[in-house]
Amino acid sequence: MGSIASITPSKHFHLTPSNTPTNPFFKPIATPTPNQFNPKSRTPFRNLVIKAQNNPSPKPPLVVVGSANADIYVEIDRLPLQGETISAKTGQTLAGGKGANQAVCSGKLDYPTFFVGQVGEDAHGKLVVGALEDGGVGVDYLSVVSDAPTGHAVVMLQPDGQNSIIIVGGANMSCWPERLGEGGLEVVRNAGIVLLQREIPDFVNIQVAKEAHRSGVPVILDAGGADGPVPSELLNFVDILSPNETELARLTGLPTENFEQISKAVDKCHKLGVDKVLVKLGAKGSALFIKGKEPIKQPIISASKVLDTTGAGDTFTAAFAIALVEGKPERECMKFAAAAASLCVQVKGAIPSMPDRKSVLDLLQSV
Ligand SMILES: Nc1ncnc2c1ncn2[C@@H]1O[C@H](COP(=O)(O)OP(=O)(O)OP(=O)(O)O)[C@@H](O)[C@H]1O
Ligand SMILES: [K+]
Repeated sequence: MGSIASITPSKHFHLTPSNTPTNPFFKPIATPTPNQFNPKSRTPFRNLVIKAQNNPSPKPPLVVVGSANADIYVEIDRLPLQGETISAKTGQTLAGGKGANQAVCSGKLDYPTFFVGQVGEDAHGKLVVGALEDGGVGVDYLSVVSDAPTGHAVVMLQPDGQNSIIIVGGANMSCWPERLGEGGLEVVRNAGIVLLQREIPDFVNIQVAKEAHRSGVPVILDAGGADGPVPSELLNFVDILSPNETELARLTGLPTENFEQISKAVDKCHKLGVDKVLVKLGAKGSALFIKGKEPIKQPIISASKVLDTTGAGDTFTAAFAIALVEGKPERECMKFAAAAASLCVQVKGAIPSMPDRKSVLDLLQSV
């Protein structure tokens, strides 16, 4: 497992005056204390405003609203029996969660990024906030809640390659205000693109997607994170739905073992109201289905060594979103995303494996 300390240092962001952090995202629930963890986060506020004034055409940020987790990895010979205590061979805790992963990927690819989400008032929260900041992500709209722990997962790695995982939803799944605060909605309205996943309550995703849609901001929903059906109220406001094969099968109740089956499952998504479906196919690459058009297929960009595919999906989604908001045609967006994901699978862990922009561009030039 790599170390999160290897991530690039914080960058400053270009904000429009309307989304400067004067409006906290959340109405107080218990005693939220945004950014209390990292004293560094207090000084950049001034820099943010100054940058915004100096830069007449700031890039509209990528905004991720989603989950942030501490992933606690333990390497064990076997699962403990009931009532038994066993020793792990080794253990490591890394920042993760689909939302935080996608935000850090975007930050590392040097695109102005904000993460909107919740952590608890605990050490795991500090770890996650640190990883986001180290990845260059703005955490001005991240909230610290006192009534729930930071979401965490215990990942039990066993010698046969099997992983047994226990997830504590914590602040990802609880303590959200019924109606999001004006500050957070404002940053969504001013975004260039919004990324959602399914590791926070649907009602939060619905509010964000509606707000983005009303402001003409495209929304990508990564289907990962929950097994249940996606509410139609959410699908109605999503521009691109991005499942992997398994998620596509689960969402549609149809098999997705070959391209023909995948196309039929995608047709069902079109009928559910989503015109664009970006399917991630692991080592088989990816395909973008746009209603009424021929699908765009993107094979993988072959990796010299495949060490760990953790985070490949999040890297792919975030990189695709950046290329899209930068105005690249869809085919190029997919190539950029495939290159970023190819670099990701060559390094252990999720966040530590996310590439910087230069590495992606260098790889694209070499293929
Ligand atoms: N072995 C590989 N070599 C190169 N690229 C790969 C490989 N496996 C996956 N990728 C790239 O990563 C992208 C996303 O991978 P995948 O389809 O496994 O996502 P996912 O199932 O959502 O992943 P995750 O486990 O992170 O949720 C693929 O579309 C492909 O471009
Ligand atoms: K990886």
